[in-house]
Amino acid sequence: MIRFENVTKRYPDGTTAVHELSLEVARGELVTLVGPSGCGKTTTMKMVNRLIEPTSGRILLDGEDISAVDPVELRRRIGYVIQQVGLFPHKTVLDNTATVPYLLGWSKAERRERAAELLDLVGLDPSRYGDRYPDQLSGGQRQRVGVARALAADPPVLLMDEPFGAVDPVVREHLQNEFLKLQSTLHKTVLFVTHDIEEAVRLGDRIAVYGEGRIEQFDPPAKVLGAPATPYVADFVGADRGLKRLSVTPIERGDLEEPPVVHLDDPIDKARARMRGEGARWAVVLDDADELHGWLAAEAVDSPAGPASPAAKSQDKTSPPTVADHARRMEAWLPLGSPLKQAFSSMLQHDAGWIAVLDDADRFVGVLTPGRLHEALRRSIDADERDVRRDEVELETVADA
Ligand SMILES: Nc1ncnc2c1ncn2[C@@H]1O[C@H](COP(=O)(O)OP(=O)(O)OP(=O)(O)O)[C@@H](O)[C@H]1O
Repeated sequence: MIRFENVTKRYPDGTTAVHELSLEVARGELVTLVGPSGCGKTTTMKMVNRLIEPTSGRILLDGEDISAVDPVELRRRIGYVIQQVGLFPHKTVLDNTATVPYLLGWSKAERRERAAELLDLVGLDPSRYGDRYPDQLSGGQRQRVGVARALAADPPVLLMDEPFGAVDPVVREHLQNEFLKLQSTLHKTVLFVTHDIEEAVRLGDRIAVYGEGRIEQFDPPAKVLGAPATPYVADFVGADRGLKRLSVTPIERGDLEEPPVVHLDDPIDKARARMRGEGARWAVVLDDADELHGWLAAEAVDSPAGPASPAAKSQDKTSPPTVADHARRMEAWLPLGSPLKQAFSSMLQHDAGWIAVLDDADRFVGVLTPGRLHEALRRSIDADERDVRRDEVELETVADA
């Protein structure tokens, strides 16, 4: 959708801001450009909407060389959001949002309707905020208006230059999450500039890590964090990149341990035999609907006279004991595909040595333990380095590494 072919930008004073850049952003993809101050990110961005002209090379938008497109017409196809939002101070929020529809000659009613729809989309109630002026908004709200305005004419492409850079970290994370939600329904082709690696990792389908005027690595976040292409990238993403990588590595089926599974109404003898047979210290307990109930510790069932729950004491002595009498509840569970970081955090929060993992239909699939979590991380790094799927990495490789 956006394609840079050997693009160079040299400023009149001799500064080469961008050097022989080749990069392709696919339709519907969100690419983050990340790098230190002055490395050429903004220059790259502004060449796409022709605020800056390249010295050499070509930029294609949907296959068309943009140097042949009238800049004004070009900019209608490209939404632009910048850090200093640039709202008109004397215009209301509604009118600011409707700027492009106004330039496109839409009727007043159409403009107001579209602007209200977009304000709603970015989480601002138009009846409450529509008639305010920009200085009556918080920083985060102004950024939202900036995003709404950029989306007003429904452009296929969005350029975002540090759009959330001027707000505090809590608001920024909130805006990032909202934007990701929006993007998951709008599927715009987005080029997003940031100097913050955390932001680049959180938002990007792929990240282009810039050195001086050139790309050092262009890969999905997990790969940039797990297999930095150069020492420069390793340094830029930071020594804690393993930790950062936890947040972009999903739980897969192959990562899970499969402890014995018993049901609440199973006789305790059967459960005991099952656990002994598999040499397991505990089993996962499911209810009648095969949904997760909790777990059963081997110690609790090892001796028939072992400690029983209050439920067991109160029950009719004639009926044989069941798993339900000894099972403990387990609240720590996550769906498949959740980031490993969430699994780790859930283990800490519940003080649990494992968490249950469920599929889309809430069926139990397996458990993630700290050991398995570490293995998953190691295997995913290895998989990225060798360009194979994670489940193709032999565990021996991990143990030997
Ligand atoms: N008009 C200009 N004339 C000369 N040099 C310029 C001009 N604009 C930018 N530069 C230089 O080009 C280089 C790249 O600038 P650019 O603004 O693209 O970087 P950036 O990565 O976006 O930085 P930041 O994160 O600080 O915004 C810098 O060395 C900058 O000083």
